[in-house]
Amino acid sequence: MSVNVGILGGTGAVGQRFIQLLDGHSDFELVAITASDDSAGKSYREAAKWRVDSPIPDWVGDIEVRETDPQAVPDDVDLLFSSLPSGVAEVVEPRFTEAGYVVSSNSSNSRMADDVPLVIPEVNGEHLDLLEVQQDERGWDGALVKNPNCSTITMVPTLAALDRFGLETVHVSTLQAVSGAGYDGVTSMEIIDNVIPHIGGEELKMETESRKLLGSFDGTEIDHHDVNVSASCNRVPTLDGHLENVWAETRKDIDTDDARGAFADAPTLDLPSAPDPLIEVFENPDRPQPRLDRTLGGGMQIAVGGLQNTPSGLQYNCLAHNTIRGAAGASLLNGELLVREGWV
Ligand SMILES: N[C@@H](CC=O)C(=O)O
Repeated sequence: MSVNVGILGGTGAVGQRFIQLLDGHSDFELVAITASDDSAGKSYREAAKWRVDSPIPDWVGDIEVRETDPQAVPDDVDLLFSSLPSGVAEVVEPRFTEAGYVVSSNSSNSRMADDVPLVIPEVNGEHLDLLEVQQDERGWDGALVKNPNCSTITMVPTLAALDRFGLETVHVSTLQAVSGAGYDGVTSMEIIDNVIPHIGGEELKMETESRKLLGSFDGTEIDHHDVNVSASCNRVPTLDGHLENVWAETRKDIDTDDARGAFADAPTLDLPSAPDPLIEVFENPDRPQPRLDRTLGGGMQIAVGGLQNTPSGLQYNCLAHNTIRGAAGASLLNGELLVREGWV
Protein backbone atom coordinates (compact mmCIF):
# COMPACT_ATOMS: atom_id res chain seq x y z
CA MET A 1 0.00 0.00 0.00
CA SER A 2 1.31 3.46 -0.84
CA VAL A 3 -0.32 6.70 0.23
CA ASN A 4 0.61 9.93 -1.57
CA VAL A 5 1.51 12.57 0.97
CA GLY A 6 2.53 16.23 0.95
CA ILE A 7 4.11 18.63 3.42
CA LEU A 8 2.74 22.10 4.10
CA GLY A 9 5.64 24.31 5.15
CA GLY A 10 8.35 21.87 4.13
CA THR A 11 11.47 24.05 4.24
CA GLY A 12 11.71 24.80 8.01
CA ALA A 13 13.26 22.75 10.80
CA VAL A 14 10.27 20.43 11.28
CA GLY A 15 9.59 20.27 7.52
CA GLN A 16 13.13 18.98 7.05
CA ARG A 17 12.56 16.30 9.69
CA PHE A 18 9.41 15.25 7.84
CA ILE A 19 11.50 14.78 4.71
CA GLN A 20 14.14 12.79 6.56
CA LEU A 21 11.50 10.52 8.11
CA LEU A 22 9.54 10.09 4.87
CA ASP A 23 12.64 9.04 2.92
CA GLY A 24 12.17 5.27 2.58
CA HIS A 25 8.89 5.20 4.54
CA SER A 26 7.13 1.89 3.94
CA ASP A 27 3.62 3.31 3.34
CA PHE A 28 3.99 6.97 2.38
CA GLU A 29 5.27 8.50 -0.84
CA LEU A 30 6.14 12.20 -0.71
CA VAL A 31 4.77 13.87 -3.84
CA ALA A 32 4.30 17.55 -2.92
CA ILE A 33 6.04 20.15 -0.75
CA THR A 34 4.69 23.64 -0.15
CA ALA A 35 6.34 26.67 1.41
CA SER A 36 6.08 30.46 1.48
CA ASP A 37 5.52 32.43 -1.74
CA ASP A 38 9.26 33.31 -1.78
CA SER A 39 10.15 29.65 -2.17
CA ALA A 40 7.38 28.60 -4.56
CA GLY A 41 8.71 27.68 -8.00
CA LYS A 42 12.24 26.90 -6.73
CA SER A 43 13.65 23.41 -6.42
CA TYR A 44 13.60 22.15 -2.83
CA ARG A 45 17.41 22.17 -2.86
CA GLU A 46 17.40 25.89 -3.67
CA ALA A 47 14.56 26.80 -1.32
CA ALA A 48 15.58 25.01 1.88
CA LYS A 49 18.52 25.86 4.07
CA TRP A 50 19.08 22.18 4.84
CA ARG A 51 20.39 21.52 8.36
CA VAL A 52 19.28 18.03 9.25
CA ASP A 53 22.05 15.52 10.05
CA SER A 54 21.72 13.51 6.81
CA PRO A 55 21.94 14.76 3.22
CA ILE A 56 18.83 15.95 1.33
CA PRO A 57 17.61 12.84 -0.48
CA ASP A 58 18.44 13.44 -4.19
CA TRP A 59 14.87 12.83 -5.34
CA VAL A 60 13.61 15.46 -2.85
CA GLY A 61 16.18 18.08 -3.84
CA ASP A 62 14.69 18.14 -7.35
CA ILE A 63 11.04 18.54 -6.27
CA GLU A 64 9.59 21.92 -7.21
CA VAL A 65 8.23 23.73 -4.16
CA ARG A 66 4.59 24.79 -4.48
CA GLU A 67 2.53 27.60 -3.04
CA THR A 68 0.68 26.75 0.18
CA ASP A 69 -2.69 26.79 -1.50
CA PRO A 70 -5.13 23.92 -2.13
CA GLN A 71 -5.20 24.78 -5.87
CA ALA A 72 -1.43 24.25 -6.06
CA VAL A 73 -1.47 20.76 -4.52
CA PRO A 74 -2.16 17.79 -6.82
CA ASP A 75 -5.51 16.06 -6.38
CA ASP A 76 -3.90 12.66 -5.88
CA VAL A 77 -2.40 13.73 -2.53
CA ASP A 78 -4.23 11.70 0.13
CA LEU A 79 -2.68 13.10 3.30
CA LEU A 80 -0.93 16.35 4.21
CA PHE A 81 1.52 16.94 7.04
CA SER A 82 1.65 20.49 8.31
CA SER A 83 4.57 22.27 9.91
CA LEU A 84 3.44 25.79 9.07
CA PRO A 85 4.02 28.66 11.52
CA SER A 86 0.89 28.66 13.69
CA GLY A 87 -0.31 32.09 12.50
CA VAL A 88 -0.23 30.89 8.90
CA ALA A 89 -1.66 27.48 9.75
CA GLU A 90 -4.65 29.07 11.49
CA VAL A 91 -5.70 30.62 8.17
CA VAL A 92 -4.48 28.04 5.69
CA GLU A 93 -5.22 24.63 7.25
CA PRO A 94 -9.03 25.14 7.11
CA ARG A 95 -8.74 25.95 3.40
CA PHE A 96 -7.20 22.52 2.84
CA THR A 97 -9.71 20.67 5.03
CA GLU A 98 -12.60 22.47 3.29
CA ALA A 99 -11.10 21.36 -0.01
CA GLY A 100 -11.27 17.76 1.23
CA TYR A 101 -7.70 17.14 2.40
CA VAL A 102 -6.87 15.23 5.56
CA VAL A 103 -4.25 17.21 7.50
CA SER A 104 -2.03 15.84 10.27
CA SER A 105 -0.58 18.96 11.82
CA ASN A 106 2.24 19.81 14.20
CA SER A 107 1.32 23.52 14.27
CA SER A 108 0.11 24.78 17.63
CA ASN A 109 -3.09 26.56 16.48
CA SER A 110 -6.43 24.86 17.25
CA ARG A 111 -4.91 22.18 19.45
CA MET A 112 -7.38 22.95 22.21
CA ALA A 113 -10.45 23.38 19.95
CA ASP A 114 -13.30 21.15 21.16
CA ASP A 115 -13.73 19.41 17.81
CA VAL A 116 -10.04 18.93 16.95
CA PRO A 117 -8.52 15.64 18.10
CA LEU A 118 -5.19 16.14 19.85
CA VAL A 119 -3.59 12.73 19.57
CA ILE A 120 -0.67 10.62 20.71
CA PRO A 121 -1.61 7.24 19.17
CA GLU A 122 -0.34 5.15 22.08
CA VAL A 123 -2.19 7.34 24.60
CA ASN A 124 -5.55 8.36 23.12
CA GLY A 125 -5.90 7.03 19.58
CA GLU A 126 -9.65 6.65 20.17
CA HIS A 127 -9.97 10.48 20.21
CA LEU A 128 -9.58 10.32 16.43
CA ASP A 129 -13.29 9.50 16.22
CA LEU A 130 -13.92 13.13 17.19
CA LEU A 131 -13.35 13.74 13.47
CA GLU A 132 -16.95 12.66 12.86
CA VAL A 133 -18.13 15.53 15.07
CA GLN A 134 -15.66 17.88 13.37
CA GLN A 135 -16.88 17.04 9.88
CA ASP A 136 -20.54 17.37 10.94
CA GLU A 137 -20.00 20.70 12.66
CA ARG A 138 -17.70 22.31 10.12
CA GLY A 139 -19.10 20.73 6.97
CA TRP A 140 -15.60 19.66 5.94
CA ASP A 141 -14.91 16.76 3.58
CA GLY A 142 -11.36 16.73 4.90
CA ALA A 143 -10.20 16.51 8.50
CA LEU A 144 -7.71 18.15 10.88
CA VAL A 145 -5.75 16.25 13.53
CA LYS A 146 -3.11 17.76 15.79
CA ASN A 147 -0.23 16.38 17.79
CA PRO A 148 0.71 18.14 21.01
CA ASN A 149 3.67 20.35 21.79
CA CYS A 150 7.03 18.58 22.06
CA SER A 151 7.40 19.11 25.81
CA THR A 152 3.89 17.71 26.38
CA ILE A 153 4.58 14.62 24.25
CA THR A 154 7.73 13.86 26.23
CA MET A 155 5.83 13.60 29.51
CA VAL A 156 2.27 12.48 28.72
CA PRO A 157 2.97 8.84 27.75
CA THR A 158 4.52 8.39 31.22
CA LEU A 159 1.53 10.07 32.89
CA ALA A 160 -0.89 7.89 30.91
CA ALA A 161 0.95 4.84 32.24
CA LEU A 162 0.73 6.12 35.83
CA ASP A 163 -2.95 7.04 35.57
CA ARG A 164 -3.93 3.48 36.48
CA PHE A 165 -3.04 4.61 40.04
CA GLY A 166 -5.22 7.74 39.78
CA LEU A 167 -3.16 10.77 38.75
CA GLU A 168 -3.88 13.79 40.92
CA THR A 169 -1.05 16.31 40.71
CA VAL A 170 1.97 16.70 38.45
CA HIS A 171 4.87 19.10 38.76
CA VAL A 172 7.35 19.27 35.90
CA SER A 173 10.46 21.29 35.18
CA THR A 174 11.85 21.11 31.65
CA LEU A 175 15.31 21.44 30.08
CA GLN A 176 14.45 22.11 26.44
CA ALA A 177 16.84 21.95 23.50
CA VAL A 178 17.43 24.95 21.24
CA SER A 179 15.97 23.22 18.15
CA GLY A 180 12.56 23.55 19.82
CA ALA A 181 12.75 27.28 19.21
CA GLY A 182 13.53 26.78 15.50
CA TYR A 183 16.71 27.72 13.66
CA ASP A 184 16.31 31.41 14.32
CA GLY A 185 14.78 31.00 17.77
CA VAL A 186 17.62 31.78 20.18
CA THR A 187 20.95 33.27 19.17
CA SER A 188 24.27 31.74 20.18
CA MET A 189 24.99 34.85 22.30
CA GLU A 190 21.80 34.20 24.24
CA ILE A 191 22.19 30.49 24.92
CA ILE A 192 25.91 29.57 25.12
CA ASP A 193 27.01 29.41 28.78
CA ASN A 194 23.43 30.08 29.78
CA VAL A 195 19.94 28.82 30.64
CA ILE A 196 16.83 30.85 29.85
CA PRO A 197 14.11 30.19 32.45
CA HIS A 198 11.24 31.17 30.18
CA ILE A 199 9.70 29.80 26.97
CA GLY A 200 6.71 31.89 25.97
CA GLY A 201 3.39 30.05 26.27
CA GLU A 202 5.05 26.69 26.92
CA GLU A 203 3.90 26.17 30.49
CA LEU A 204 0.24 26.71 29.63
CA LYS A 205 0.56 24.30 26.70
CA MET A 206 1.91 21.57 28.97
CA GLU A 207 -0.78 22.18 31.56
CA THR A 208 -3.78 22.25 29.21
CA GLU A 209 -2.75 19.81 26.47
CA SER A 210 -1.94 17.11 29.05
CA ARG A 211 -5.46 17.26 30.44
CA LYS A 212 -7.02 17.00 26.98
CA LEU A 213 -4.80 14.07 25.97
CA LEU A 214 -5.53 12.17 29.19
CA GLY A 215 -9.25 12.95 28.96
CA SER A 216 -12.00 10.50 28.06
CA PHE A 217 -14.08 10.57 24.88
CA ASP A 218 -17.75 9.58 24.98
CA GLY A 219 -18.30 9.62 21.23
CA THR A 220 -19.31 13.28 21.22
CA GLU A 221 -16.86 15.28 23.30
CA ILE A 222 -13.64 15.06 25.28
CA ASP A 223 -13.95 15.26 29.06
CA HIS A 224 -10.58 16.70 30.09
CA HIS A 225 -8.75 14.88 32.89
CA ASP A 226 -8.85 16.70 36.23
CA VAL A 227 -5.14 16.23 37.02
CA ASN A 228 -3.44 19.44 38.13
CA VAL A 229 -0.30 20.05 36.09
CA SER A 230 2.21 22.79 37.01
CA ALA A 231 5.09 23.32 34.62
CA SER A 232 8.28 25.38 34.64
CA CYS A 233 9.95 25.54 31.23
CA ASN A 234 13.62 26.28 30.58
CA ARG A 235 15.77 26.58 27.46
CA VAL A 236 19.19 24.94 27.79
CA PRO A 237 22.14 24.74 25.38
CA THR A 238 21.50 21.24 24.01
CA LEU A 239 20.72 20.84 20.29
CA ASP A 240 17.96 18.23 20.34
CA GLY A 241 16.15 16.30 23.06
CA HIS A 242 13.93 17.69 25.79
CA LEU A 243 14.72 16.38 29.29
CA GLU A 244 12.04 16.83 31.96
CA ASN A 245 12.02 16.36 35.75
CA VAL A 246 8.61 15.13 36.85
CA TRP A 247 6.93 14.68 40.25
CA ALA A 248 3.65 12.78 40.02
CA GLU A 249 1.21 12.28 42.89
CA THR A 250 -1.41 9.55 42.59
CA ARG A 251 -4.48 8.66 44.68
CA LYS A 252 -3.11 5.19 45.34
CA ASP A 253 0.29 5.06 47.05
CA ILE A 254 2.88 3.65 44.65
CA ASP A 255 6.53 2.77 44.81
CA THR A 256 9.16 2.76 42.12
CA ASP A 257 8.48 -0.91 41.25
CA ASP A 258 4.80 -0.12 40.64
CA ALA A 259 5.91 2.69 38.32
CA ARG A 260 8.40 0.44 36.49
CA GLY A 261 5.60 -2.09 35.92
CA ALA A 262 3.26 0.60 34.60
CA PHE A 263 5.91 1.98 32.23
CA ALA A 264 6.69 -1.54 30.96
CA ASP A 265 2.98 -2.05 30.21
CA ALA A 266 2.71 1.12 28.08
CA PRO A 267 1.13 0.12 24.76
CA THR A 268 3.09 -0.45 21.59
CA LEU A 269 1.27 -0.15 18.29
CA ASP A 270 1.62 -1.99 15.02
CA LEU A 271 2.37 1.17 13.01
CA PRO A 272 5.55 1.76 10.97
CA SER A 273 6.89 4.58 13.17
CA ALA A 274 5.73 3.25 16.55
CA PRO A 275 8.61 2.27 18.87
CA ASP A 276 8.73 -0.92 20.89
CA PRO A 277 8.84 -0.49 23.80
CA LEU A 278 7.23 2.93 24.00
CA ILE A 279 9.02 3.72 27.27
CA GLU A 280 12.60 2.64 27.96
CA VAL A 281 13.46 2.69 31.67
CA PHE A 282 17.09 3.23 32.73
CA GLU A 283 18.34 1.98 36.10
CA ASN A 284 21.55 3.99 35.95
CA PRO A 285 20.62 7.22 37.81
CA ASP A 286 22.49 9.53 35.42
CA ARG A 287 20.36 8.49 32.41
CA PRO A 288 18.56 9.43 30.24
CA GLN A 289 20.76 12.16 28.80
CA PRO A 290 19.90 14.16 25.65
CA ARG A 291 23.10 13.46 23.71
CA LEU A 292 23.15 9.75 24.52
CA ASP A 293 19.51 8.81 24.48
CA ARG A 294 17.50 11.12 22.18
CA THR A 295 17.72 8.77 19.18
CA LEU A 296 16.40 5.67 20.97
CA GLY A 297 13.80 3.91 18.87
CA GLY A 298 14.66 6.11 15.90
CA GLY A 299 13.91 9.17 18.04
CA MET A 300 10.39 7.92 18.81
CA GLN A 301 10.96 6.34 22.22
CA ILE A 302 10.41 8.00 25.59
CA ALA A 303 13.38 7.39 27.92
CA VAL A 304 12.82 7.40 31.68
CA GLY A 305 15.20 7.22 34.62
CA GLY A 306 16.00 8.47 38.09
CA LEU A 307 12.90 6.91 39.65
CA GLN A 308 12.55 7.65 43.35
CA ASN A 309 9.87 8.13 45.98
CA THR A 310 9.74 11.60 47.48
CA PRO A 311 7.36 13.50 49.79
CA SER A 312 6.01 15.13 46.59
CA GLY A 313 5.21 11.77 44.97
CA LEU A 314 7.05 9.66 42.43
CA GLN A 315 9.98 11.53 40.93
CA TYR A 316 11.57 10.64 37.60
CA ASN A 317 13.23 12.16 34.55
CA CYS A 318 11.95 11.65 31.02
CA LEU A 319 13.43 12.50 27.64
CA ALA A 320 12.31 12.50 24.01
CA HIS A 321 13.68 13.80 20.74
CA ASN A 322 11.77 17.05 20.35
CA THR A 323 11.79 17.34 16.56
CA ILE A 324 11.14 13.61 15.96
CA ARG A 325 8.80 12.20 18.67
CA GLY A 326 7.93 15.76 19.64
CA ALA A 327 7.09 17.10 16.17
CA ALA A 328 7.52 15.51 12.70
CA GLY A 329 7.54 11.92 13.98
CA ALA A 330 4.43 12.66 16.04
CA SER A 331 2.50 13.93 12.99
CA LEU A 332 3.75 11.01 10.93
CA LEU A 333 2.53 8.52 13.54
CA ASN A 334 -0.85 10.27 13.58
CA GLY A 335 -0.89 9.98 9.78
CA GLU A 336 -0.22 6.25 10.05
CA LEU A 337 -3.08 5.95 12.52
CA LEU A 338 -5.38 7.96 10.22
CA VAL A 339 -4.63 5.47 7.44
CA ARG A 340 -5.16 2.45 9.67
CA GLU A 341 -8.46 3.82 10.96
CA GLY A 342 -9.73 4.48 7.44
CA TRP A 343 -9.65 8.29 7.48
CA VAL A 344 -7.30 8.30 4.51
N1 LIG B 1 7.62 24.74 21.88
C1 LIG B 1 8.69 23.80 21.90
C2 LIG B 1 8.87 23.16 20.56
C3 LIG B 1 9.37 21.76 20.62
O1 LIG B 1 10.46 21.34 20.17
C4 LIG B 1 9.98 24.45 22.33
O2 LIG B 1 10.02 25.69 22.33
O3 LIG B 1 10.91 23.74 22.69
